[in-house]
Amino acid sequence: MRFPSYAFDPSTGVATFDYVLDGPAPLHFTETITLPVFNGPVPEALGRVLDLLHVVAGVSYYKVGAPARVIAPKPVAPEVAAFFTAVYTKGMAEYAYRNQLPHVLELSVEVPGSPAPAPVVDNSQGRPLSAVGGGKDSIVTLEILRAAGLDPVPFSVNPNPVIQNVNAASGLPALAARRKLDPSLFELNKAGALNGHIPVTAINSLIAIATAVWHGLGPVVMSNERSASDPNLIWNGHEVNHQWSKGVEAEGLLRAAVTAHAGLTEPYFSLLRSLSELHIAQLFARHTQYDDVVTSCNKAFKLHDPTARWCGDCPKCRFVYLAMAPAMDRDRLNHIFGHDLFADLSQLPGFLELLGIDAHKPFECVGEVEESLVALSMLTDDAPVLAALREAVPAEAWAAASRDDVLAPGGPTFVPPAYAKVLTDAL
Ligand SMILES: CC(=O)N[C@H]1[C@@H](OP(=O)(O)OP(=O)(O)OC[C@H]2O[C@@H](n3ccc(=O)[nH]c3=O)[C@H](O)[C@@H]2O)O[C@H](CO)[C@@H](O)[C@@H]1O[C@H](C)C(=O)N[C@@H](C)C(=O)N[C@@H](CCC(=O)O)C(=O)O
Ligand SMILES: Nc1ncnc2c1ncn2[C@@H]1O[C@H](COP(=O)(O)OP(=O)(O)OP(=O)(O)O)[C@@H](O)[C@H]1O
Repeated sequence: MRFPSYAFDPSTGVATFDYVLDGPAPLHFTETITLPVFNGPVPEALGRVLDLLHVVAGVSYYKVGAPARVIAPKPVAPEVAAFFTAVYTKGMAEYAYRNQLPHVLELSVEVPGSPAPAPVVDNSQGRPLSAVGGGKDSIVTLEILRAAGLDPVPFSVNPNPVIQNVNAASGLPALAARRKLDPSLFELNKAGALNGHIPVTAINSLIAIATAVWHGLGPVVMSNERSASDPNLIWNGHEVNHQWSKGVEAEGLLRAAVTAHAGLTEPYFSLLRSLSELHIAQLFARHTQYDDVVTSCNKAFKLHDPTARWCGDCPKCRFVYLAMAPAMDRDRLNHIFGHDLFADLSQLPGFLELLGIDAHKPFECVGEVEESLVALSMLTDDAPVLAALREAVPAEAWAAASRDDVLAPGGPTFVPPAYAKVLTDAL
């Protein structure tokens, strides 16, 4: 796979990124990303962030053929080479596992040497750009930053009606970028080309950083939780994590790559990294103004035929319903979801999966088994699904689930000290 060129037009904000999968019949792709235009100078660091985005956004096209070699277009520092390789291997691990392509996990992105170091850009004091995905986590971050007087700028890639409604509920003026995949990708998919999951957070994060750099803003603040770092399963000795690019390893690699290549002193971190999903759900419960709009169900974010809000029948809906349940009364919960999942016994197998009974953690954005067990232990009523779940959970599973462990902040983070204080004050 090669990356022949990219172009950027500051008058329109349009960046076009070209890709080639070589072979007897080479495949050419162009992705178009439109950044919100800033009427001011174009910093050198913006081009450098786009250098990184060019390679990382290539994963959508890599998956059509899983080529054995990926050859990056420009000299980059070792930190950047390590990030590229991790994105194409660990970020593509679910795709490799599902398609049984073990060579993907052994890939090393080839880079043509190392450049001179980038000039240092101290961006640490600027207004934070707060990535908004329409779900509970980014709402919690936005409200923590706002309450601390940090004047966050909400930002989204391809804001759909869910995200637009969340932004409207926040009352804060938001920035938006547009991302358009090469249409031939969908034709190839229809024709049966190799397909699968990609590390979309790495792409959205670099688009967010590019926007922050151009608009003279400070760090990009994400809302990726502690459990995003946990793998779903081990395959051929490799961890397979659906949420890899939301995890703490990816965060550290991305930060190091952006600092090495673009010189930013404080590019990016997740404010909520030390928190469990259960804890974040409790923080979300404080903010009723988003009840009519908040949506975490991934089906609402599909490119084609999205649902309007929660589908009410997927692992993410079940997990978030369970996580929010201890923090609010059932009427409010059912109002948010438009479904009463604890009354519907057809949901039982899906809840058992979340509780670690049968199968591995679903390939979805769901928390740890321990979080689901603790949430269940905090619910005392006898709704049909809850009663059935209590019966099914073995005694040793209850014993292993610690409410204190789940609700105490912990684990490695990259949150800078000033923001760590803001988080602590909010808990
Ligand atoms: C919305 C969703 O969950 N989509 C996943 C789903 O794709 P599906 O075919 O059902 O619908 P579309 O998302 O509309 O995709 C159509 C095709 O386009 C490909 N594609 C999409 C976006 C992109 O950036 N590049 C692409 O190549 C896609 O592969 C389809 O062929 O199933 C796919 C296969 O498993 C997933 O890859 C789709 O996931 C999206 C990329 C997506 O945005 N998913 C996030 C909601 C998501 O899973 N986030 C994770 C974090 C993952 C990470 O490491 O960053 C999470 O929240 O846990
Ligand atoms: N379209 C998007 N544009 C910008 N950032 C996004 C977008 N979608 C997700 N993100 C960010 O990526 C991270 C992971 O997304 P995720 O969907 O888990 O978060 P969320 O929508 O805030 O909450 P939830 O887990 O409840 O869905 C979050 O920091 C979120 O803000």
